[in-house]
Amino acid sequence: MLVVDGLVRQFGTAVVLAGVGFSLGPGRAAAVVGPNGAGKTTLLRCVVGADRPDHGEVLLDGNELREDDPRSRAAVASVLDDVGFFPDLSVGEHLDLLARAHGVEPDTAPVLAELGLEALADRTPVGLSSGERRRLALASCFVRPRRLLVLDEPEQRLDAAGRRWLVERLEREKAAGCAVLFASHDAAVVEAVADQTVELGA
Ligand SMILES: Nc1ncnc2c1ncn2[C@@H]1O[C@H](COP(=O)(O)OP(=O)(O)OP(=O)(O)O)[C@@H](O)[C@H]1O
Repeated sequence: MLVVDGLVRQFGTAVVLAGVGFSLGPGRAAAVVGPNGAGKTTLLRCVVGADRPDHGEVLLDGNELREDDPRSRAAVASVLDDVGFFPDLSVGEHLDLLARAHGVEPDTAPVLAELGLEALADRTPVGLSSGERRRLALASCFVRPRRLLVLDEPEQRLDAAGRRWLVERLEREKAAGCAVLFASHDAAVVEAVADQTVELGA
């Protein structure tokens, strides 16, 4: 379903991705691993179309995956860099908006509950802790249709219970047929979730 072939990305003379390739099928998870600065975020940004590689291609079901292609945006749910929120929309309203924008009737209560955001549903982002904002960003992925989930260090800022939830949730995503591509520094999460690894900077 997802095919990444020969991705090259360089900044000036620094070659960050030197011909990265892999494929990922539905219901499978790939972990992108490697030390700080190895190119994990760069790879994920190229995969979702937020950055353009200098060479190589990213195909989703045989079509180029592009951020400006509605088919790509309908299929790919991602949390990469710090997510921007609307300052005057509550947590619940953010999730409602996301669902509606992707053409589904909002059913946000279960997602709010599983992320421990129920009591915060009426709060605006400025009143959230960094971990709560992270939970809201992740929740945004689970109220909309998706076939490919792309997450950059999803365990970041989650507490121990949050990390256990993350593993269980990603397992459920796989069981539902969603492909999961994630970068992580957490060996336990990688071990529990990933069927394959993409090693960078080795
Ligand atoms: N827009 C840019 N301009 C110049 N250099 C960049 C740019 N984006 C990333 N880099 C460089 O590319 C390299 C890879 O960065 P990237 O963020 O992909 O690493 P990473 O593996 O995600 O690191 P970390 O584990 O610290 O999150 C780094 O040396 C970074 O400084």
